[in-house]
Amino acid sequence: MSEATERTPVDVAVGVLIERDAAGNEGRFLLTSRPEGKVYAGYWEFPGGKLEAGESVHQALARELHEELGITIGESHAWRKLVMDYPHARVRLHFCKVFDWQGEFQMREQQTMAWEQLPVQSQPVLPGTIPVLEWFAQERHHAGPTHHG
Ligand SMILES: Nc1nc2c([nH]c(=O)n2[C@@H]2O[C@H](COP(=O)(O)OP(=O)(O)OP(=O)(O)O)[C@@H](O)[C@H]2O)c(=O)[nH]1
Repeated sequence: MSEATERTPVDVAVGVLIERDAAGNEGRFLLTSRPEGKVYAGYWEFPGGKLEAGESVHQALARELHEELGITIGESHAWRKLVMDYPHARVRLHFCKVFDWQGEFQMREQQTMAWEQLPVQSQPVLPGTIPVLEWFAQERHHAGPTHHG
């Protein structure tokens, strides 16, 4: 692979599913563990995956969440973007908040899911997930650690 190809970031749509109370206050958020056989297997992250050719971020997110979790999402709200350099890849993560979804959660890739609050109890957390927990800490005026380990 040429250096240019290696350094071109791969776009990844990431869903931050958040529960809201009747007043619209944001509460718990969903983390899933990466399945066996993938890089960083067992690490906790927000569900999502790479955009396929011609897809928008929302389309990729809707497809991935359906494939991985069996749910159908309504609107997604673009939140933040982050480029991460891993030994195996350079990725541009498009984090989207999602408040509306339908269907029962099914772990179609033998992952595990957890509804979390700060500080996150599940561990280890994927490096690309830690900044998101810091954004949550700012929004929610949370002091202290955001996760363990
Ligand atoms: N889904 C997800 N991926 C993340 C997050 N943070 C982060 O750095 N990543 C990285 O983004 C990339 C997403 O790829 P993936 O392997 O989950 O996507 P995919 O299902 O399309 O992959 P595939 O090629 O195995 O089918 C991985 O390199 C992963 O390490 C996150 O919070 N969620």
